[in-house]
Amino acid sequence: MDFIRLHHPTGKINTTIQLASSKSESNRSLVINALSGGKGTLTNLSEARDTQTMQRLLASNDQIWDVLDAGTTMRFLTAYATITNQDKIMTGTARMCERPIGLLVDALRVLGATIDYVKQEGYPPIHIKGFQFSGKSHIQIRGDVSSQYISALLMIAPLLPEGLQLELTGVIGSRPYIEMTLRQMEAFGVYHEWNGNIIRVKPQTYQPTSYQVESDWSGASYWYSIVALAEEAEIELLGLKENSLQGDSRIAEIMVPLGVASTFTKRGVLLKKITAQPSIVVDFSDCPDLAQTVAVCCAAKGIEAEFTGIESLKIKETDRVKAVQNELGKFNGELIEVETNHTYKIPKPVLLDNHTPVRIHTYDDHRMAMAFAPLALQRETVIEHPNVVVKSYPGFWDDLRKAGFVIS
Ligand SMILES: O=C(O)C1=C[C@@H](OP(=O)(O)O)[C@@H](O)[C@H](O)C1
Ligand SMILES: C=C(OP(=O)(O)O)C(=O)O
Repeated sequence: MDFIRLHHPTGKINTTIQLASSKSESNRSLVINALSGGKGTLTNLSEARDTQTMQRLLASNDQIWDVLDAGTTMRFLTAYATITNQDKIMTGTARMCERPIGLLVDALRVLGATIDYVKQEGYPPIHIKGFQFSGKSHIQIRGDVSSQYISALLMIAPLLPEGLQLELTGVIGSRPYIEMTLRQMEAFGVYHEWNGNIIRVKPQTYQPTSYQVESDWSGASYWYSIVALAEEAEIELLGLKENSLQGDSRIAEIMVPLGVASTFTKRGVLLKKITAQPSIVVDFSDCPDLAQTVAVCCAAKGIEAEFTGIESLKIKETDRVKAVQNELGKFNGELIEVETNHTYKIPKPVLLDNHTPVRIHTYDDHRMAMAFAPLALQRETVIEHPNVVVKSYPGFWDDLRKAGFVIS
């Protein structure tokens, strides 16, 4: 389907949503379970394409592993294929082949991997030819490009003959994702020490475990934006926990000044409208996947914003900074880079009147489609290539229909 048209006839929403499950937790549990011998029981696994791809490839004997556009699948399986000493060609979509992997390849080579670049140095496709332990167990890796390299190395660390001392250098971005990895490793009986900038994992054996994946806080963010933009709203999101492994649970706190209060219930979280503030300041270093949601919500509500920590957005499914800048512009919103200090500002916009529809291009990025969908509470919104949502939240449009959005 090339595009869909969305609007909400009343702007009033009262519903309960069984939220999709987390692809980040799912993909870690699949890799760790495979490293534990595959005998654990994983429940509530995500139906996201990224997770289906992970499952399909873990079960595949093909030499070519095509991860499509799944970053975690590319990075985690690169480490997995290395430690299991497989001969694999890792590839993906054209965009995946523009997303860097050099830091992970360098680290695996120090440990003893033989990996060649098939086309361009530093980028997929890569050819993993095998692994022979080099005798080194202390490696350094920059923390400011992608935490997925660090998670990938940590998950294989207990299987290395001498374990791993991973020294993180510079600024650490997406840190909660590293913590999520370590906590999921603990759930499978593998322990670590994290002192200063060094994470140590001794040689250990993963224990087969029953593991239940939580609902997806990144997916929850779109519902927060819906509540913020609706005229009246009360939405219960099922399957979320107050003490979550996911850093994106910070959305509950970020959205308070945008006019959304959260109350944890026995089954999830209840979102209600409260009075919004005129401006907000947010550092997204720990939760980059929330930036698009919050940017669109601020621009649409006319809330001034100052954002930091969004550098990593440039190397995700698309250059998300440029994509958001382009699409906000369609209703007179702006995201302006303040050149000197990596700060971005959303000024108070003079928005187009509500009768003017907008057409949003989605750049093969699920989060562009989902972050802009709540705009349909203000004006008719056309979303191009709506099927992009299958990467993380295949039931997104059905859930929106349940909340009264009319989609044609
Ligand atoms: O480890 C993970 O599950 C993820 C880590 C983050 O990536 P970076 O570490 O590259 O920021 C995040 O953006 C991505 O959606 C999922
Ligand atoms: C960046 C994302 O995913 P990945 O890096 O795993 O492709 C995302 O889901 O927003």
